[in-house]
Amino acid sequence: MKSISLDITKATQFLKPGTIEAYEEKVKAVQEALENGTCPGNDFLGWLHLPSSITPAFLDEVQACANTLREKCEVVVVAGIGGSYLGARAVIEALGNSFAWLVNDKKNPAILFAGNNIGEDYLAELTDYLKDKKFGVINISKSGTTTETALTFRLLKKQCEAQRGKEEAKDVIVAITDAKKGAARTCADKEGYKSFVIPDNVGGRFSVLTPVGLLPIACAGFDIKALVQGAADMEKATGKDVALQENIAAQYAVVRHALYREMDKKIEIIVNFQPKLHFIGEWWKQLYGESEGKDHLGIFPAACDFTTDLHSMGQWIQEGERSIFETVISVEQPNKKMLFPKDEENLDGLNFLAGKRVDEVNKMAELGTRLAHVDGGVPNIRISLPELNEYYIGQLLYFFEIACGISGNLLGVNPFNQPGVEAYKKNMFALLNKPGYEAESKAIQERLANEK
Ligand SMILES: O=P(O)(O)OC[C@H]1O[C@H](O)[C@H](O)[C@@H](O)[C@@H]1O
Repeated sequence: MKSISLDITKATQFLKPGTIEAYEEKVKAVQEALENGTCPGNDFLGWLHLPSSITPAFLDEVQACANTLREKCEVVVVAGIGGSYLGARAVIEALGNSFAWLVNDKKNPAILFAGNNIGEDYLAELTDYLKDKKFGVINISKSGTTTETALTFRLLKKQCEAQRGKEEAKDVIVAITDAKKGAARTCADKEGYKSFVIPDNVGGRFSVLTPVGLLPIACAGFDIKALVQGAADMEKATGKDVALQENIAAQYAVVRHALYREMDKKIEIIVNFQPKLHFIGEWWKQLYGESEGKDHLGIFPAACDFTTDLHSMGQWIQEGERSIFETVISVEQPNKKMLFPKDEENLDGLNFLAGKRVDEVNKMAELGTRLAHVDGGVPNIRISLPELNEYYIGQLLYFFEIACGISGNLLGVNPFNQPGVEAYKKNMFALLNKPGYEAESKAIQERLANEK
């Protein structure tokens, strides 16, 4: 079986010779600390051997639940935010038809995402769309208390029950949450919903290979066994005994760390040349942003879709402040084949492309961009996937997870917490007079009055 591959040569050329090799001992120590559970945040290492520990019976249970939703629903709404949403969306969009919601062939339910914003128009338009649809809901929240998701779920639950009756609604509402804590658990147990547990030791942004990602992905009609197999194979290929020279995840972690530490490259742009990979970039942003952005440290993770954004961000990347490097996710073979036609009149002057595959043009854009950006002082890392399928996406997800664990430890932060996310929530609850926030409400009102 082929594997995803990594090319760091166009990044290491910006570093002093021997820089990567000099990290060998440090990386080994980090790999051991992860394996032995002696690193910071060691109560959140459940993702490390997750792929290899998933049993066929468990995948069958997830698949059976997905099959029920697939049979009974035209639309499945996945309610979740952050780690409870981005992984599923990333995989479903990477593997699905770009126009899935328009060409609904009735073989698969349409998968919609909600609970990831508080847009009133969004929710009004969603609930309006669902009015005459047989829809189900997967309510995903590790804490079970996230406002965006809980607010959306309340609306969807009421609507589903009103449209299908309380009994039938029970068959098409599934909860994925903590085993014991949180409102989502209380509700699921009281209503008798099918539910799955998010293990305590798997943080949200590392949870795509738990039912958080697997159930929606299976609902969309994709092969979760192949996805998990890809991740398990990458787990093996990047394990603690795999030395830096052979370990592509460790190499990625080291090269980005060295660019940050030694070249002051403070921004990493994850780039795709396939619009389907947009949400892989969004998932990656959370993974690296929440893991590394703390203690006033951390590379800022940004994402671009090329060639689209070359026409908007290309100028900045080529000639703006030299604080960036690029990581390109390249797909070697497209799944479909399309040739440019010849045109007798050649009014658009494009006959030089006649007979070529669209992907050939895309690949030349990719190569041309790489050369131009490297010439412009932007180190370039490239991750290649042989093609877009469940197996290679599974590899990619685990590759980024383990690399993130290594990278965060090289940086010296706890990569598995996210204390900073609470600050806005505390203010929002205080402003909304949430019970239990009386003192904060008073303080924030006084502060706002003083600022007037
Ligand atoms: O799964 P939940 O508990 O609803 O959390 C959803 C997301 O929101 C939080 O605020 C965290 O910053 C994320 O790490 C998390 O993935």
